Amino acid sequence: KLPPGSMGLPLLGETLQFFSPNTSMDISPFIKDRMKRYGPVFKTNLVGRPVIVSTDPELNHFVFQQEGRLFQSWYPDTFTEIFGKQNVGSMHGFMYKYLKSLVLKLFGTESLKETLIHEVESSAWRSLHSWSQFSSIELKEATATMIFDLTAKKLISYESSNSSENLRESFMAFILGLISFPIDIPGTAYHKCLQGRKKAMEMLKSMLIKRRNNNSDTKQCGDFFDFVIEELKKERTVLTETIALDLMFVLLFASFETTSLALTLAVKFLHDHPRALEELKDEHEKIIRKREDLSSGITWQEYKSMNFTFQIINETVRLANIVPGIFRKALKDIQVNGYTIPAGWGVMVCPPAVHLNPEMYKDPLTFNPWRWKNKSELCGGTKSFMAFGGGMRFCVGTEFTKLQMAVFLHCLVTKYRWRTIKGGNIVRTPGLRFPDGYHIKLHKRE
Ligand code: HEM
Repeated sequence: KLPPGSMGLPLLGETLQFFSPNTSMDISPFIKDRMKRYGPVFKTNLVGRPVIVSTDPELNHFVFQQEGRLFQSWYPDTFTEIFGKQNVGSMHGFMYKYLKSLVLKLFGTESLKETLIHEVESSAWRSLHSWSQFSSIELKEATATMIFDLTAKKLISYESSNSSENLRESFMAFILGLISFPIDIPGTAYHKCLQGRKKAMEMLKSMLIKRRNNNSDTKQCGDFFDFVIEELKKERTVLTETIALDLMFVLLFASFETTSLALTLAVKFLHDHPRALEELKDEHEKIIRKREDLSSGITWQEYKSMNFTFQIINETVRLANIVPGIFRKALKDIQVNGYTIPAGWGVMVCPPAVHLNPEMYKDPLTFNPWRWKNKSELCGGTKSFMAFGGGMRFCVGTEFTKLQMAVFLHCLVTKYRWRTIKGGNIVRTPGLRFPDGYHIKLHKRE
């Protein structure tokens, strides 16, 4: 017995409804309508695949916990096309663990504590200083560039100012079409997305080849390419050049697009909620007042003490729902709530339906960072909070994102003020976007 629901048109299924734009913070009208009609678990068809959508916290939790046993990470073919067949999201078993450990070497707590915290802080100060010279900046674009430059430097020692080709531009084309309807003909957003990926991959490949040729034993740049080159030299390695390049691409993408959306939204929320901004300023001014050596940067201890900042971050990512669907595949027939999820079917866990459920969050559409006070959720995924996923595949960049947001907010509120010039509207298709940007004027504080 299948869950209730409609499979839509032949081939197309309900893909068009799924991708139709929504200009509110709320759950998409498509999901809302199906929940009302069929309940929390329903079947549909997205881009040619039968999918069970789960808005049920218990089932979501079960799906995450059963990774590798009853369910497996799976993204529709179009995503695989976009992220490469060797992307970390579709890896399993040993290879997956190996790649995850590589990623954590770079973005795990040790690295954050030792180096990244300082690099993130310098990059935030530098960016804020340069933005304050302009009569207005578009914050989404500006933060994306800031984060991209930092990550690209860490991963591949890429500096846009020293390069004839602009890697970020290829990523821009890629992102514009990322969550778009998947028709690959010239002129469509999806086509541009694939072209953007192709170009970026060609650039990454030629950089890697150049480095491998130059890197005859001695020269090390201290970046992720060093790891990769060392690994590729080993006789019995599981890493291949294709896997390494796909991983590089995913990391570059995952790190700057998500965090810049979250940061832009956080700044907008703070602008619209002066009481939250005041409390945030107090927290950070206190940190500075307590600091003995005013010339030193943020310490790990200070970072860990930013409780209200973490409340702001959690509330922002709860409302942002940057990842509107987390995909899995059923490995066998699975019985849940009196229904069968057939083997081979997709399952889409729907975080917005949980994050905006009034039974879980009072007045769910209200920005209320205080609701996170003393909540243990601040560190991981739970039945009511899955902005970074859950279970074994919990986002490996969570700590890095939080660090970047917290450090940036620290620099922003202690030294700067800003006013909105224009924009700030959002649209979901279903990925979050700022269609007309968020333009602000930054001033250095007196
Ligand atoms: C606001 C920022 C971010 C959000 C909301 C976010 C969200 C997520 C979610 C929901 C997943 C789980 C996907 C799944 O279970 O299929 C995930 C996985 C992942 N994230 Fe993030 N992420 C963010 C930032 C980052 C950053 C900064 C990085 C890069 C360092 C990153 C790298 C990854 C990778 C590599 C995976 C795949 C892990 C796996 O399949 O096990 N993310 N992210």
